[in-house]
Amino acid sequence: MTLMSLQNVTRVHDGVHALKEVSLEVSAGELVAVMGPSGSGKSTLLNLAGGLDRATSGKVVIEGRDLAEVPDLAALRRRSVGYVFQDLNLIPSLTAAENVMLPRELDGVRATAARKEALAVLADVGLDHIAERFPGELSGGQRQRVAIARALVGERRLLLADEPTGAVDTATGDDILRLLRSRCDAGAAVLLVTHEPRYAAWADQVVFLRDGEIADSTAVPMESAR
Ligand SMILES: Nc1ncnc2c1ncn2[C@@H]1O[C@H](COP(=O)(O)OP(=O)(O)OP(=O)(O)O)[C@@H](O)[C@H]1O
Repeated sequence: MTLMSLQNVTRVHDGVHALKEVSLEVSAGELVAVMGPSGSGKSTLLNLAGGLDRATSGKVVIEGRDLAEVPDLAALRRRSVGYVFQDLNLIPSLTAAENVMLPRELDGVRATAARKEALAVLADVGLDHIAERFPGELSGGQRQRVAIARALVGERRLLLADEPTGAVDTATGDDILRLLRSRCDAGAAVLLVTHEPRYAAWADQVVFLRDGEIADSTAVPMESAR
């Protein structure tokens, strides 16, 4: 099942073609890595795929809904899309559990139910024992896992990750990739921007962008490094 598709999508910023006629599909169970030099359009692609930005032309469809016909993008994003950014954006004055609960509470879920969901996702990522700690009391890898838990909480199945391994050591980066991979294997779809070829080996498909266009797209054989 296709969770997100870009159909001939172009995005022009102030006369600059950040993305040109790009088509891409990400299905449930699939991890797609997006690579390419600085300025090639990776972040633009991720922002469009998650409804953070609108296409200049072409069509973006998330879970069967054409974004051009969705009046309230924020609500669709909260329900369907999880983001993990390099600078995690965890709120320092909230515990790990409270950080993970927050998007559900913003979506109108009651605190007790949101808390239950948050604890379940934290357990999924192996962090139930640190639920009551604050971000400042966690390691970099634990913080990254909390951010991933927050991106996954609720029903959201499309996960967008922009360099989630950028600020961590190799062992922690591997843990993060293992976690993203296991979420895919459980039915999520992940779009991962990375500069690291070693992480692309965990993907089902690697898309290379150059000057806003897909220069190459390669299916990764199953027997690779994962
Ligand atoms: N809001 C904006 N306004 C003007 N130009 C923009 C904007 N966002 C992106 N661009 C331009 O669009 C092109 C693609 O940028 P984008 O950030 O998507 O590339 P990237 O591959 O993610 O780069 P990096 O690896 O450095 O993060 C660049 O030329 C950039 O300068």
